[in-house]
Amino acid sequence: MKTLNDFNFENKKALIRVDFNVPLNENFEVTDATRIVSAKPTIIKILEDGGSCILMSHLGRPKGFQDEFSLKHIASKVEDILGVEVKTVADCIGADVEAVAASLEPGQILLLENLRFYKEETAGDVGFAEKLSKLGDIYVNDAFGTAHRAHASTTIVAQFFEGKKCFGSLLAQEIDSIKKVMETGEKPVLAILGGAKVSSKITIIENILDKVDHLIIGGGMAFTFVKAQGGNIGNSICEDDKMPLALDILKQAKAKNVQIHIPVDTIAADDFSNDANTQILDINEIPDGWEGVDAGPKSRAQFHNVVMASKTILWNGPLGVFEMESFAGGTIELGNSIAEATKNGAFSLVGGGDSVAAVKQFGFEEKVSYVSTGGGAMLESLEGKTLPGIAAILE
Ligand SMILES: Nc1ncnc2c1ncn2[C@@H]1O[C@H](COP(=O)(O)OP(=O)(O)O)[C@@H](O)[C@H]1O
Ligand SMILES: O=C(OP(=O)(O)O)[C@H](O)COP(=O)(O)O
Repeated sequence: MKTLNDFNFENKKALIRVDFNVPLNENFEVTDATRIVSAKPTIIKILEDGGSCILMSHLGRPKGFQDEFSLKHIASKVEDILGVEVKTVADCIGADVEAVAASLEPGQILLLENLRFYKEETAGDVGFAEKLSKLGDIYVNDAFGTAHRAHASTTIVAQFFEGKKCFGSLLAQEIDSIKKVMETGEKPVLAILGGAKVSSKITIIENILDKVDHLIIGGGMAFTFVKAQGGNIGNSICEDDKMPLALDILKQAKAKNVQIHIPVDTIAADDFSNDANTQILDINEIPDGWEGVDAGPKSRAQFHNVVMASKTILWNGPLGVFEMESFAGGTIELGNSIAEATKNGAFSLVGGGDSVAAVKQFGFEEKVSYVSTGGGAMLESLEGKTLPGIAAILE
């Protein structure tokens, strides 16, 4: 696995795929710069070696050249974070861009225009990738968030850099964190899966049953397991067609010696709104007209004990409808437990869309070992897939 340390970038132009697909507000201001901050170590290391950086990224899902998706909107933010001037160009390929890239001096940074202004990017077009490859001497992939896409800049371009391609430090760190949980983690290993749907997590559950000692199934997806075992779940969300699968997962877990923890009680609401009436109910005894929207106190205590007894913890998916303040308690308490276990020496990884949002919203970011910068990429990694962006560097 080649990393930045395998190269000296002195007088070299590094063509770096970053994931600067960051959220912008209506004034085109960056509202969460995590992905830019996370790419900084790679860029700084190359500059310190005496190299120059050509940064390429996508932003959103544009249809052709659309100004609202231009990377020029984020250039000043990138400049602030890196503390180095960032040059921009109006395109990502072509003679003009090649000339600007060729004129870069050591220590300079060029940010290319949105790669997805060309449909060839997402199509994984070889000709487009070859044009990109002309811009740099060494290809560095640091875009974990887009590593599950076999696009021109994330995957195809690597074939033009035989022996001159490597992982950036962010991508290397993401790979290492997943490995710590899935392969080398100190036991007991715990995975906590929450969120809305069983169907979106099936492959993950089946993959991690071979890797973990404990599995907490929380959030909305727990109700499919409760109903499948004969519980009354009232109006709680449930995927009836996945009930046989839920029972099969419980059977598989038993055979593999994995302890499954499902909530024993719930905060039930009489309406899906923040000011609904609520009551604490046994998870198996939710009457019609009520739905489980958060983990109950007994479940929280039980989950706390499991978390505190674990040495390696993976968390994906909230334990309740955390977007509503009234139903965020279970997710916050779980975050507190994971923070405490981490302080005591456990390794904790948080990954996947909404759990990362929850961790940031409730201030746990600095209190867990690692927060992934990838949503879909992290989920696919947990499913056991080899991401094309990673495979292309290893080839
Ligand atoms: N008991 C519940 N009932 C309904 N929705 C829930 C419940 N618990 C969690 N959710 C919802 O699950 C969503 C996150 O699910 P999902 O997308 O699967 O998670 P992630 O993005 O972390 O993988 C959140 O919007 C949250 O409100
Ligand atoms: O933000 C991203 O994905 P994510 O929302 O799954 O983390 C990546 O930049 C990939 O973007 P895409 O899903 O448009 O290919």
